[in-house]
Parts: sequence; structure tokens; C-alpha cells
Amino acid sequence: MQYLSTRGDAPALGFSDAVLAGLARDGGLYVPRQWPQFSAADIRAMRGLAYPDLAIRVLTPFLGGEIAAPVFERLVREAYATFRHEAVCPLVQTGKNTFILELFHGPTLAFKDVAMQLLARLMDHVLAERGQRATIVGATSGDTGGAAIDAFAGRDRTDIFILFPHGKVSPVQQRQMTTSSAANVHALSVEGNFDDCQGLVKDMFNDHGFRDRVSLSGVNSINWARIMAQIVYYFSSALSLGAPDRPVSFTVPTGNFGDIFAGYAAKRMGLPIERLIIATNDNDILARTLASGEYRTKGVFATTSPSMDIQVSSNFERLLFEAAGRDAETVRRYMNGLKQSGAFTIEEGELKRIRAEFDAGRTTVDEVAATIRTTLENSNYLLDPHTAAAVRVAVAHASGPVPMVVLGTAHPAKFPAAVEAASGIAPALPAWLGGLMTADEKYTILPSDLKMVEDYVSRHSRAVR
Ligand SMILES: Cc1ncc(COP(=O)(O)O)c(C=O)c1O
Ligand SMILES: N[C@@H](CCOP(=O)(O)O)C(=O)O
Repeated sequence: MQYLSTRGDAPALGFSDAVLAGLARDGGLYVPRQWPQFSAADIRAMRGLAYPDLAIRVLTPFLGGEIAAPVFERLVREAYATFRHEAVCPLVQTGKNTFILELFHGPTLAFKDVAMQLLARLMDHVLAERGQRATIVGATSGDTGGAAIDAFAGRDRTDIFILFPHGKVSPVQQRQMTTSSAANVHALSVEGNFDDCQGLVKDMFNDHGFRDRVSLSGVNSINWARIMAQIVYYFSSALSLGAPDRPVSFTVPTGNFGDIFAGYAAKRMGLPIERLIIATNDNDILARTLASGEYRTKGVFATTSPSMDIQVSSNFERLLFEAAGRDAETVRRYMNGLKQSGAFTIEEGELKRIRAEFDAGRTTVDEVAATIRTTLENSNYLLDPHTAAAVRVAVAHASGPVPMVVLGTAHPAKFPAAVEAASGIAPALPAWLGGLMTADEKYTILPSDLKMVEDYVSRHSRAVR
């Protein structure tokens, strides 16, 4: 299997190189040259598999034979042994035909663990085989950072630098990034918002001198392996609900568009998905884009679902590439428009293809709070604000007999203030995170300035050539 850049000006790479590269050298994102295909019979044969076995079955075609089967099996089993639920990603029924796919039973209580625990092991394996080190940079609006730090802490071949927006993540999220005692972990509190952090990370990748000097790798969902690992839970939940003999719809709380793009990938691989519904908070660029065809950035609003406080939605580029019939020239034109004027307009045919698969809806902070309250009253289920945004949108899009699965992306204890204000219940952290709120914090505050961030990374990475 080879991986192509959405911008068409970087060499196609094999799996291991694509994992280490993160962002393509032309600024694009890697996608597989073709989507692996599973027939209805193949999918039927997946019924009853334990989550790690399903992951091995679904993901092996993406590896292109580059990771030996026994090694990959070991990495997958180790990754999912870190989860605290036997099913890894259990499905819980909350309404007549509505289900929450709980993705928060990993070490940092958010869906990011599902991919990050595997990605860290894959990277370590490839680096060890090659006798190399890497510098990892990542941007976070709160959850990616903690998951990445947990997964990479103490690994000898990588130094990890996580950029988070100063004062804009929840206290639990911040402490998951700042209380690691591992020498290879660097938490950087950047004076800006998430889009500034993500912009800095992309600028570091596009500064080829710096990129090569520090052997840069990325762990945001720009990295194909992140999306790849997230495909598996679409299969596991759809199988539980009768796939391939019964279609399923998904509503996904969306920010960087990685999680829902994994659902699109699952559909392209043969999983019978009826609709993919994008749920946003007040930062509704994706809902506006689907309605108008114009992708136009505006200021970022702080909400009670901070991990979705995003305007520049990285993985939308992967969808544009697909909708444009994999025409990299079109993607380059759109991305130039975004860079120059903060906007671009999607052509009619492409918009039609996107609307054929996706719907979108937005929610306000008040609606999120009301949804937390009513779901507790009606279903005795305590939602986190991100999942609540999706539940609200799902209700508006539920259609007849097709089961609706809402992706439960975080545990409510990550956002206790918002959850308590909405429901009167202060969700407690699980016992194994008991010391988190009293541990010493260690982080560095930096301005949103490329040179200063690069200088910090260069001085602290052991991968510098
Ligand atoms: C809890 C939570 N929900 C939803 C999202 C949105 O996911 P994505 O960026 O993959 O669209 C994020 C951040 O990415 C998150 O941390
Ligand atoms: N919401 C995310 C933002 C980064 O998303 P990613 O999936 O591209 O890593 C976060 O919690 O950091």
C-alpha cells in the first residue's frame, strides 16, 4: 500500500514512511492510494471478534506488508491492554434506536487514546528497526496532548513537544499534559488559540531545514495512522448493530474532522453506513460550509466543549481530495485560497458529493447544557459536553429504523465544571487518576511565534542532527 499527498507534489510513501512523515513535504495530508475493500461476507466473518482481533483484521491491509504480522499483532494487543473496559470501545443504548459508542476507557479518558496508544508503539517499532530518533510535535485543544504524552512518555527514541492554547483547556486536560515526570515530555503553553498552535505545527513541518534537522514527526490527525486506527470502532459498533445486514448512521462531535473522516473511510471500505452527521458547537465552520458551500474562517469562540473550539479543520482537506476525484490541483487551489483570504468556495459537483454522505448541525452552549440535563433525566446517562453536542444534533437527524450511534468522545470527569453546572452532578475522576489534581505541574509559556517555538524544540530535542 502506498500513500499519496492530497496536494500531489510530494513523493508517494509506504506505510512506515507515511507514519514517520506526519504531514507531507508539500503541506498535504497522506491518504491510501486505494481503499481496502471488505465484502459483506468479509464483514459478516468479523462478527464476534474481540476488539484487538478486529483491529488486526481491519488494519492489516493498510500496512502494505511493512510490519510483520506477529509484530503488528503484539503492538495492537499491547495498545488495547491499556484500556479499562473489556470491550475497549463499548456501545451503550440510551434511547429506542440511539446508542453511545464510549471511546473514553483509555488512559486519558478521551477517544484520542484509541489511536495514540497504537501510533506510539508503531512509531517506536519503526524507529527502533531503523536505529533512528524523532522529534514529535503536536497541537492540542486539550485531548490529543494528554493522550500523546501518556502514549509517548518515557520512550527512548522520541522527544515530544505538545503545544496547547494558554488558559483555554480544562484543568484536568492541562494537568494530563503538565504533570508528566518523563524527561522526553515537553508541555508548551502557547499564547494563542488552538488554530495558532496547529498553524505553528504545520509551519514547523513546512520549514524543511528545521524539519530535517530535528527529524520531525507528528501525532495529530494529520498523521494517517491516527485516522487508520479510528476506523476500527466504526466497524465494531456497526457489527454489534447488525452490519453488514443492517445500515447504521453516526453522529460525530467534530473539530479537526479526523474522527468523522475515519467513518467516511470505513464506508469506503464497505461498511454499510447510511449517514455521517457532523456535530459542531458554536465554532460551526463545517455546518456553515455544508449549508453554503463556502468554507470561511472567523474568530474562535470559547465554549464548554473546548476541544471542538477549532476553525481550521485539518482533515477536511482529505475529504476535499476525495470529493474532487483525487484531483490535487483542486485541493491546492482551495488551500491557497484559505491561506490568502481565509476562505474558498467548493464547486457544485464536489459539494453535491459531500452532501450525499454528510449532514451537519450546530449546537449552542445552552443547548449542550440542556442536553446534558435531559439525557440524565431521561436515560440516566451523564454526558460530557462534546458528546452532548453530538447527541443534540443526532436527535434532529434521527431517521426511522436506522440505528444512530453517537460517538462518546470524552469522559464527563474531564469537564467537571460544565457538567456540574448543567446537571448538578460533579463527575469524579476514576481512582487511577486520583493524584492528578495535586501533582506538580511543569510547562513552559511561549508566544505564538514560530522562531521561538522552533528554537525551544531545537534546544530540547535529542534527535537534532
Ligand atoms: C472530546 C473531543 N470530542 C471531539 C473532538 C473532535 O474530534 P476531531 O478533531 O477528530 O473532529 C475532539 C478533538 O479533536 C475532542 O477532544
Ligand atoms: N480536539 C483536538 C484537536 C487536535 O485534533 P487532532 O485529532 O488533529 O489531534 C485535541 O483535543 O487536541
